[in-house]
Amino acid sequence: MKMSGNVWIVDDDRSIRWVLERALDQVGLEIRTFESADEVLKQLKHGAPDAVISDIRMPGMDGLEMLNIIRETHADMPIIIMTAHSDLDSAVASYQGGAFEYLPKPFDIDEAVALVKRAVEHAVEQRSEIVTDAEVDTAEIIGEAPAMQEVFRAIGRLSHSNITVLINGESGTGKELVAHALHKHSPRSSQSFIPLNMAAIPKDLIESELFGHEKGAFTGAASARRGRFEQADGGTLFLDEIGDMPAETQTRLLRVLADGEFYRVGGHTPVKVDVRIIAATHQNLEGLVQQGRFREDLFHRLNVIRIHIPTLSERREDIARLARHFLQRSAEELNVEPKVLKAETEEFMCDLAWPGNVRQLENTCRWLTVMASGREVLVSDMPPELVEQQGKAEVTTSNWEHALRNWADQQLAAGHKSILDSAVPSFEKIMIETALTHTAGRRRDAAELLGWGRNTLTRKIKELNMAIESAEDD
Ligand SMILES: Nc1ncnc2c1ncn2[C@@H]1O[C@H](COP(=O)(O)OP(=O)(O)OP(=O)(O)O)[C@@H](O)[C@H]1O
Repeated sequence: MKMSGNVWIVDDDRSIRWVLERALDQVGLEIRTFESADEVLKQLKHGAPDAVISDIRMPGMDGLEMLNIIRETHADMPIIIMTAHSDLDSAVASYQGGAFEYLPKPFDIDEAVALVKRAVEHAVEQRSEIVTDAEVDTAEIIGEAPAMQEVFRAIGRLSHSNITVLINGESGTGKELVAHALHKHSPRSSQSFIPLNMAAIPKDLIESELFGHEKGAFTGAASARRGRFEQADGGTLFLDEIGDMPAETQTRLLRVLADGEFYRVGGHTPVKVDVRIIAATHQNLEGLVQQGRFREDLFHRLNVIRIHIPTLSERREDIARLARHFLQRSAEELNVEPKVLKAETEEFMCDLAWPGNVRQLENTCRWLTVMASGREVLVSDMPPELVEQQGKAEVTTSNWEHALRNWADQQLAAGHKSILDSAVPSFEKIMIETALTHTAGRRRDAAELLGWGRNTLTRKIKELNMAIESAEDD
């Protein structure tokens, strides 16, 4: 659909200007292009466009600086910030500067066009929006991978709203961290963020935990207690593992969300609260609804905006940075010098499956900080279960070759000589033991698996002093 409006494109990269200009021209917009922020500011004195789409990093004045200057005179003008520099801070900073959207480079041209169209369409509405001064301190969320950029974009987009959000993602992917960031960048940032994990509380205590109780409401309730809802009043309540919420609590929660008030357990006076709900789950809530285990009406109330957090294996680009970050943090916690990953170790880590996601990576880095012998972390320093897990998941030849190379490196660095004397027997032992495991101890079959004759295998077992009994049918 064609539309009308004026849009300025600001980028020092000629090809980007060209691509955008062509695409936006096709939808009917009137376009002007600029190579630098200074040119834009000059032109602005003669009239303003409906929207600006600008790069951040440009020679001379950068995009964010320009944004700040434009804001002084054109507070309501929507601006789209494009940047390859992809951390959350710049996304949010651009919002707090009054920007309309954040577009990480490289971008999809259709997506860019859709954004610009929306900016122009909403230019008028946008004028009435006042962006709050939320605290910018989310450098802790690491994510350069495109899958994480989506998440950051959502955080930025929601930064002036109090809307209910449902976060989906496997355990350890960072759901709580994202929930916290949503809170920190919301108009409620100065109020409390109260997290509560449904899976971690005994079922019969969930209601009193959420809604509080009056004195004597049940055995053990020696005094009245405020629940999490009251603690979160004015702020955000983060309900983690919402899929584990018992049916009765779901019903109560639904009522609170509808009425904005509830009764403490054993209480008779309604308590009014203003709480933003952010819920999270690693489960498929639609599936739970279909199985009758989660109330459909509650699901719809929570599922207003959904943010999906990718698994760590869906953002392998981030593994090395995350690992460096966690090694640094563990070192600070333990007051030791930070460990450094050797290139092979980093590569090895990037290839792992990480079923426990970021939390598993974090724990591994803590383990390495304590356990790795040298300052440089070798593949052989990795926790054995990870090496094994890798073995089971997808043993690529390169992994054990990496490990072997590191081992040899370490041995030689330690001044050992004739290292094949110990390496070759170890190698053969491992091959023999594994083959025998596969054949339930039958040597004839194991020899075949190894590509040796039966006698060679017997001789090797003897030479290597391996304590292996012959299976009965051998
Ligand atoms: N992108 C990230 N950058 C830095 N640290 C991260 C990132 N994602 C997760 N972490 C860290 O990993 C750990 C696990 O994250 P978090 O507790 O938010 O995961 P979760 O998805 O809520 O897990 P669960 O579902 O098991 O409760 C935390 O210590 C968190 O600080």
